[in-house]
Amino acid sequence: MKAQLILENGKKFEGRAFGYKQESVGELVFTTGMTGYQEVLTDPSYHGQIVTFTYPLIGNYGINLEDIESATPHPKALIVREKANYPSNWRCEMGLEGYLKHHKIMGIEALDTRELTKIIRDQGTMKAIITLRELTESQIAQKLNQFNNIHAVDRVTTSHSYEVLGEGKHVAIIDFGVKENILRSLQLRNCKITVFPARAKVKEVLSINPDGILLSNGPGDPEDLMDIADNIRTFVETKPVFGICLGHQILNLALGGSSKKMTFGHRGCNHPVKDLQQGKVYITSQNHGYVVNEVPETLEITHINLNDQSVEGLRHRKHPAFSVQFHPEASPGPQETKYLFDEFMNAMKGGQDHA
Ligand SMILES: NC(=O)CC[C@H](N)C(=O)O
Repeated sequence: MKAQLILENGKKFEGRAFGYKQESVGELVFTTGMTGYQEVLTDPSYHGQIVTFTYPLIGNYGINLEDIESATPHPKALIVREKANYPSNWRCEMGLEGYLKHHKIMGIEALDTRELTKIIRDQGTMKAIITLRELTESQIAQKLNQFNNIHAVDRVTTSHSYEVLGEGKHVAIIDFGVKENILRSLQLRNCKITVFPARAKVKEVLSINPDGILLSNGPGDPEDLMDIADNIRTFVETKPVFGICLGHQILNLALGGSSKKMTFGHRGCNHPVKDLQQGKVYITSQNHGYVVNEVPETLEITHINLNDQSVEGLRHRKHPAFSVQFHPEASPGPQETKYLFDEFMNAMKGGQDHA
């Protein structure tokens, strides 16, 4: 079935619909990972976005239920050059198309994802519509106007707190749209975990007397969460804190910094980041459209992106609180920055690394 992709800048692409056939509107982004489509689809940080995969063949190893990052896929739609119809892998449990149908997400294939990516790269991420019918100019304008991704965190955070059993350090996760592999990374280190809704009261979080607090990744603009800045400041003053991606941006905002929207963001598995303390370069997994801009005096920059020099890591000068823009939990992508979970463990043991 023919489908159309309509960009906010007026450009239209024709392709073939697959998955669940329905019209959708979202923020058009691209991701460059050659594998990991399943982790991308189930990462709650993609909530509200239409994801273009630059790698030309997607779906070739199917879907398995072990590698998901949350219970359901989150993008509004996906765009691929070619969808693999005959997945082959010993872990494959279902095909991409069936998975998308089940979760009511539409895909579009057979369009020039290279040209599309160049447009996003030059003009920035923008709103777009995927549709199965001809829309008039006023229908297009109306649909684009109606779409926004405000308060996306409230749509993906847990509605009530829950516990994951463990024998070791007790970590409170503030769930802005947490990826499963953050939980798995802590479980691997024997942690007991309590996951709290994004807007949980400070008193509620501190009532479990956690050894540390992790501010998770999540979708949308970090400024949407300024109303919980007080909570974050209290956490920093009372417990070791580790922020990942959105958690990193919020930590900076809460302490007086600012953030800004990037032109097309960082989404992929090969972003070079320098750890300034170690003088080492790591290849990191990334997925973000906003970035830390000004950094307050109380924070020190610990990591930078070697492609565009943007801020990738921060550390509090006085308290054991630190954060990174990239994904130490990987999934998808390289796992070489998992040492940051060990640093968080060390901070929770009262270590001096981040004190
Ligand atoms: N992965 C994330 O946590 C993304 C953070 C934020 N929503 C951004 O796009 O910059």
